[in-house]
Amino acid sequence: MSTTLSQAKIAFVGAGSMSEAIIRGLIQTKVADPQHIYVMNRSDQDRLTFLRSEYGLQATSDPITKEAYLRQADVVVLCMKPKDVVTAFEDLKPLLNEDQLLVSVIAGLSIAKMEVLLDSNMAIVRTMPNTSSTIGLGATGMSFSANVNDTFKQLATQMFEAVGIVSVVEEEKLEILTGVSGSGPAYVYYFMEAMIKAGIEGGLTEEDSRQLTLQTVLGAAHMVQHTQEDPAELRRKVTSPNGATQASIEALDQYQFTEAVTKAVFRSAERAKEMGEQIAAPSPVSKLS
Ligand SMILES: NC(=O)C1=CN([C@@H]2O[C@H](COP(=O)(O)OP(=O)(O)OC[C@H]3O[C@@H](n4cnc5c(N)ncnc54)[C@H](O)[C@@H]3O)[C@@H](O)[C@H]2O)C=CC1
Ligand SMILES: O=C(O)[C@@H]1CCC=N1
Repeated sequence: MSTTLSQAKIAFVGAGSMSEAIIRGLIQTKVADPQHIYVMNRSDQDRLTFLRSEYGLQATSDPITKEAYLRQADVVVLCMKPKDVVTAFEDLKPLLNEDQLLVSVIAGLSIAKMEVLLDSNMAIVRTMPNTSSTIGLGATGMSFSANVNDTFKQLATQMFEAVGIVSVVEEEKLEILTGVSGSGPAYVYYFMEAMIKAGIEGGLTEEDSRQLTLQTVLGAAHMVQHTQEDPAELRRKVTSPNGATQASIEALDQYQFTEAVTKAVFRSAERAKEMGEQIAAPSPVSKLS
């Protein structure tokens, strides 16, 4: 198989937000050749037409063309929702082979369950990316099955490093990682929504409240990155004794801000695990998670 990403044929099964985030990142960074990117979904033709015209890639929902794409792919990336996994694997099983690399972005779906669903020992990389991959600022967690050789490890790492940072972790840590960085962008957006709303309630125009919130979040993230200081230390520098920020942090504490965020991270992890467990695999998988 092709050992570099620019030569590799990459097939994305599922044409939704996560596959577009990765594809866009790969193409914008010129790490992959759009002519070698194949995208397929169940039926949404408009979505495929959009992806084809936006990125110059190959896209289809036609079963015969899908089969051809899958058979010639070096890397097959699974990007469907957990509820669609069983049907998708039934269709994929006869078309995949052990020279290919299978990459999953599906929350909660364990490597062991994928091996049972495929009834194969093909090389599998289980990942948890996030949507910031769209602009090359993704954060991806990754674990390898026993059969992933060094070439495949390098290829998978290269693929996700093209769209952000990569942490290789033990598979059992992928759920908590989902709680931190997989779902994480949504917490930040939710926080921003609340800040914008409060600014408007206090009398700012919608435009001002939005721009000020955006620059504040951007500036704070860059401060952590550029100064390498601990967020707690940077917070201390904003917080004058008995000043406005101290009063506002006390208000957050009164509403159990830290506990709420901790609960959110753990609840995401728990839900990812639940979704994986709910994917029905043929016996003898009952012991697998
Ligand atoms: N959206 C996010 O922020 C993240 C999502 N993920 C994972 O990515 C996966 C996809 O999520 P989204 O992109 O948000 O979902 P989505 O609903 O936007 O896209 C799913 C796509 O899969 C297609 N599909 C379903 N069954 C199929 C089949 N049998 N064959 C071909 N295509 C099929 C659908 O037509 C749709 O295009 C999920 O498993 C999720 O856990 C992982 C990290 C972050
Ligand atoms: O909400 C979800 O299930 C997926 C996994 C992490 C982000 N989106």
